[in-house]
Amino acid sequence: MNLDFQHEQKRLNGVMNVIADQIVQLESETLKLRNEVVNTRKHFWDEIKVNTDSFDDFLETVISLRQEAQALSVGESTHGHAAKRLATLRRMKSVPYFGRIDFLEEGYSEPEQIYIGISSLMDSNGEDFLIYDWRAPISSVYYDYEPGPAQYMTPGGEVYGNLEKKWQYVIREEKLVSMFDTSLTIGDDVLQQVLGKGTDKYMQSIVATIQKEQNRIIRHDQGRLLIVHGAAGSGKTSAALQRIAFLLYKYRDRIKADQIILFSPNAMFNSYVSNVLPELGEENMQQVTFQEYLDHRLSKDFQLENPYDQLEYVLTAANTSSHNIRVKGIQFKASNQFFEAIKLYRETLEKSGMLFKDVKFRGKIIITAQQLSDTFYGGNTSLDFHSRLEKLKDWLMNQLKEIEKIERFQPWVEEEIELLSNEAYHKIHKYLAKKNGFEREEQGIYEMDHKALVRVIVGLKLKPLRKQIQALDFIDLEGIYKQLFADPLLMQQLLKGEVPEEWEAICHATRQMLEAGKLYYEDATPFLLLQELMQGFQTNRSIKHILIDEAQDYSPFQFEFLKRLFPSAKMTVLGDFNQAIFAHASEVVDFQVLNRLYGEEETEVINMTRSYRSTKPIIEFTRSLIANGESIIPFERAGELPVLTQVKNHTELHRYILSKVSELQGEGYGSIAIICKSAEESKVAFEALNSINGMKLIKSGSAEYEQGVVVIPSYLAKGIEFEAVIIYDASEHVYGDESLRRIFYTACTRAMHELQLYSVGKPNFFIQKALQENLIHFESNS
Ligand SMILES: Nc1ncnc2c1ncn2[C@@H]1O[C@H](COP(=O)(O)OP(=O)(O)OP(=O)(O)O)[C@@H](O)[C@H]1O
Repeated sequence: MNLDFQHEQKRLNGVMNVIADQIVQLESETLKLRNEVVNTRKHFWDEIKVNTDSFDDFLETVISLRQEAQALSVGESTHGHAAKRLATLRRMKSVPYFGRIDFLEEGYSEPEQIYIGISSLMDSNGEDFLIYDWRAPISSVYYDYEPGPAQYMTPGGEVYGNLEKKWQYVIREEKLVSMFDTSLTIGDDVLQQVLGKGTDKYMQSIVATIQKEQNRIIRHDQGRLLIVHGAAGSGKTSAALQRIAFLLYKYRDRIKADQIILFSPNAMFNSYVSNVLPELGEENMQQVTFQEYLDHRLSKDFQLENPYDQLEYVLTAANTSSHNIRVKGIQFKASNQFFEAIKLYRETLEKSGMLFKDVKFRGKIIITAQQLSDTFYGGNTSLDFHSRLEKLKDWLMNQLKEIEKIERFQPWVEEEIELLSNEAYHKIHKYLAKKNGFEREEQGIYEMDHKALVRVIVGLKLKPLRKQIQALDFIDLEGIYKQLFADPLLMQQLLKGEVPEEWEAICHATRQMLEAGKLYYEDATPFLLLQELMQGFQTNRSIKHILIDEAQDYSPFQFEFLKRLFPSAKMTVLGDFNQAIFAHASEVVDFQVLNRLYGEEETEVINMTRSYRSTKPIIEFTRSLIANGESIIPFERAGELPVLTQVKNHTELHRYILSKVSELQGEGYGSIAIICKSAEESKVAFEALNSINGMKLIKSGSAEYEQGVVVIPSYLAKGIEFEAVIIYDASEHVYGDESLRRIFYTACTRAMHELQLYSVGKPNFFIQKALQENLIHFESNS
């Protein structure tokens, strides 16, 4: 053991002692604070004398109530902070820090030793930092520089100096296992070790080994939009999560975790990434899928198709004419052109085409759709669209007043009064007494006037209708959207002929769905846009950051929509268009369209070409599957060549896979995925392989990322990874179309250490290049 090592172990022991002391101290403090809060909650009312005899008494009651509530909230928050710190210290106990830099700041003669960990730690006198938080300004030097001149940004300006040395530590359970002087060692040993390990049920934080280009993403702080385009496995999701932790640290006084939203591909991915922030001592951000948002907005009006059903259809119904029409429809409806068309369509409605619903009260039509339309188009046409709608609303409200007067004399009112429950009667009595100026204790002597009672009854009955009118719910949105597909010429006119050849057939299919009360997934966002253009945008200004992972799966249309929905938010968009698996994907040729979203000055693009997930041979193989794959740089991690086994039939295929799974299990792999193209194929595979113990079938509703052996459709495997991957059937028969290249690539790039492909008959043509260049080992048994 060399001197340095001993010295470092000694220092580590010292730090451990400080942490242990602080834990003991905080434990008793949090307990005390907790008891205080419990006590205040228990005796909340003891301190308050409720007296409302006079106005002054009432005021005094309110003030003491407020004071007590404030004291409780301060107590709760202090306890919350202490408990959070305690949890972080307990986490730091096993690995207090992972790196060190010796930084000589300009103007100083001695370098300062900066130890870096998941959170800062002061010495027992509270004077010196024993550990710096990885998000502190100075810590960026650790991630950004090799020894030599270095600088970092502080709120007070740039600090210049020289990075003299840089160390990495591997500490396990309070013991220093190894340390590397990275100015001397070549390659990143710690990263090698981390990447060589197995997966866990949850994604791990990467703070100890953040790479320079990832650090740029994490600390990026300019402009409204950050676009990250990164190869499969380049750490986009990891960078996004550490970025959230960074934002919560840097803006801790301004941004709370619930003001950040991560849009993720599916529920299983949510569970997979849910541990990273808590591991770093931060609360989790909000996580949603775009589908959840659409469901929330539209499911009461329509039966909404989910994106995976759309995809499953596209993948399994190929080579039929309706399939081709559907795909063309999906691509067109996801385009910017269609976004513009919807806006133009809304403008044409100023002259004609608005449709309204009959306004009904107690099942009877009281104002017809035609009357509404006549009033809308008969009014002042120089007003803008929204003012005209507002006017129509006012007109409708006035009509309602007249109708209300007439309704008061209808027999249903007396019937309703007779059927009033005692409770409802008393409520109305109380309400009217108060309205007529009777104090609480005098209310008993108030005699209710029958006419007033009638008024209340009719008013209450009309209340829901008034609410609907206020919300402009008398516009027939479904009808207006359907009308867009009624005459194929309308779109031709709107877009001056730039519509797909199949437009007429697309119109027909869309109308059929709408008539059945269903909405294709590709129609959901356009429908919402039209709705918002008429009824006003429902925006959410409290959200400060949105991060969109797997962004290649979003259409330009959806980005526009999200921008409008969160007007105060900055956006981080992370994706890889080589993994764009949705049918609209041909529209997202790259992220160029996004540059227009906020304008170039507000946009920064970062490219990540180094890939960390898989071994070098796996990356060399997967990159050969796509155009321009040479730009992807593998991280130097050794492993076996991927293997392609050609078999004669499915019986043989299953025999081979069964034996491979048991071989892989024997080698100690804890997460093995058998990846199929579709859910349909997954079901067949799962049934055929059911002798594998504990094997699980992953479906679109699955909420947990499973360890062990899983059978999973390609599109659900996106964003996640497995130690070993088996491609169920990579044959020409299954992946015989160019449009499936990206889905095949996505499936293969899920493998960390081992990749096995099987093919019933001839392998697909994506693999040809790899076979020619010996990037895959080929075995034929047919
Ligand atoms: N700097 C790093 N240190 C340690 N591990 C890393 C680092 N960067 C990435 N990884 C690991 O590489 C794997 C891939 O990372 P991640 O899932 O974030 O990539 P991605 O770009 O989102 O991938 P994909 O687009 O294929 O879903 C993960 O296991 C992650 O922990």
